[in-house]
Amino acid sequence: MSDIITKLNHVLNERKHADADSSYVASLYAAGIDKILKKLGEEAVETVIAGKGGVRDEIIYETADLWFHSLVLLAHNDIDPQLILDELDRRFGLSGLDEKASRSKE
Ligand SMILES: N=c1c2ncn([C@@H]3O[C@H](COP(=O)(O)OP(=O)(O)OP(=O)(O)O)[C@@H](O)[C@H]3O)c2ncn1[C@@H]1O[C@H](COP(=O)(O)O)[C@@H](O)[C@H]1O
Repeated sequence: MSDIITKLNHVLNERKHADADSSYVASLYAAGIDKILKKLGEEAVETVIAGKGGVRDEIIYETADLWFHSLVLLAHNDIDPQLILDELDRRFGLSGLDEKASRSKE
């Protein structure tokens, strides 16, 4: 797993024991799942707007916010980000069109 994802995931798990007044992540956990999902939705929308705008730095910045809040959601659910990388690895080389076609035969 990438070094920064590993380090960040470690901090996100540590923040489960932190004071909400001194940590943004702890404040999200304290506010609960609906707040985490609200932030994730906002960041998704901001990423879409940045994508539409086409400004490279804004796309990078907003995607970082989106990935960060996705990692918060995973940590909140005790899901190791490695499992997402494993899922992408499992899909690697399988065309999305072929995967979709195989689903319609089920
Ligand atoms: N990578 C991040 C990171 N990316 C984005 N953010 C925060 O995510 C929030 C994004 O919300 P918005 O863009 O909507 O900004 P906002 O208007 O301030 O947010 P709201 O008031 O609407 O909640 C901002 O408060 C950002 O500072 C992050 N906060 C923390 N981290 C990492 O998480 C670690 C732990 O953070 P703390 O728990 O705060 O110590 C940090 O050391 C960083 O490594």
